[in-house]
Amino acid sequence: MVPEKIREEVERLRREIEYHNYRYYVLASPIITDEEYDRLMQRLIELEEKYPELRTPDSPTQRVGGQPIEGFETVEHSEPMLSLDNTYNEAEILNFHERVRKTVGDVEYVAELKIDGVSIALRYENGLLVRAITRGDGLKGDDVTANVKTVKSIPLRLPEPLTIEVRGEIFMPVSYFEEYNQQREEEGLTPFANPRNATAGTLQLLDPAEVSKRNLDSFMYYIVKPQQYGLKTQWEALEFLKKLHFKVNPHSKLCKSIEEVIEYWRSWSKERSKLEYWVDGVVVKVNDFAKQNELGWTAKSPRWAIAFKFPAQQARTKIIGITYQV
Ligand SMILES: CC(C)(CNC(=O)c1ccc(Oc2ccccc2)cc1)c1ccc2c(N)nc(N)nc2n1
Repeated sequence: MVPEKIREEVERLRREIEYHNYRYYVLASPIITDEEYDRLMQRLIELEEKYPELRTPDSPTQRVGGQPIEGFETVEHSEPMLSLDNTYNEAEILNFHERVRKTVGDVEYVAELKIDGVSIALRYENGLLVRAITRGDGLKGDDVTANVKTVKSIPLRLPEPLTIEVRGEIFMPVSYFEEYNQQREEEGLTPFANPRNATAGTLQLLDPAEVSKRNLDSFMYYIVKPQQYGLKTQWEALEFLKKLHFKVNPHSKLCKSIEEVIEYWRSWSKERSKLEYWVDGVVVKVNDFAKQNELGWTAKSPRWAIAFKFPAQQARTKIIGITYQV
């Protein structure tokens, strides 16, 4: 029997730790020291050890990874995870724009960086993360919930008890990718070709405790059936995702014209090596959901979104610390 006082302390600790998690891994602006955070976590681990029945799925102690699992269950998606058609140059993106204009007239676009990671679907029931599913073949994927719970920027509990499904990308930051590949080479293992493969390989591990050490991060960009939450545009959906404490890429841009989209693409094509993660293009989306629905989708991909790829980058060399005075 757990004394009421202890139950209350555990609940308070859980919310406090998740909030500091959010501040540190999503906002990158902690308000307590690492020592204070560790003390809170130690106290919670101690109480969960003493009263195991208090260890719930949303407990932050889950982030260090539970027991290894046998394998991955295949789960059907609530709606398909569509893929994107590709364009590679300005002429092709103008063709996309003409097709859109012919069907729905003038539109605003949202331009989002296309992160070179692994797509993931996250299902929350009453605010608790209950399922994380890989894209798979678009119609069904692997249940990787135990592994995804160790991704620090993904909330185990939402600030509101919502039942919602959100989708986005899980990726490995470049700085950790290089360090991790170095370590693999020292252990005589083959290094990963790119962070996307390293991320995919990590999510397929059967031991969440190992996954927890791989510094995976996330950006969410999609809400299933967004009109259910009164959202009318992609820009509103991104704002709503932030309000729910998800990590949302800070460089997305609301563009009033296709020229603005092209300017955004040109600029990030040059600036992308400054980012903490690999990007392979820009995703251009018609902003208004009613117009998205008018445009519809093919079996494979939406007619209202397209990937505007960057030129394939020469193998990214590690810039050793040489600074040239210019
Ligand atoms: C636009 C969409 C394809 C997501 N949208 C969907 O997957 C999707 C799925 C069913 C939809 O509607 C249907 C509902 C029921 C049946 C069929 C379609 C609509 C959109 C997509 C794909 C990859 C992206 C990526 N790598 N980065 C960013 N930043 N954005 C991305 N956006």
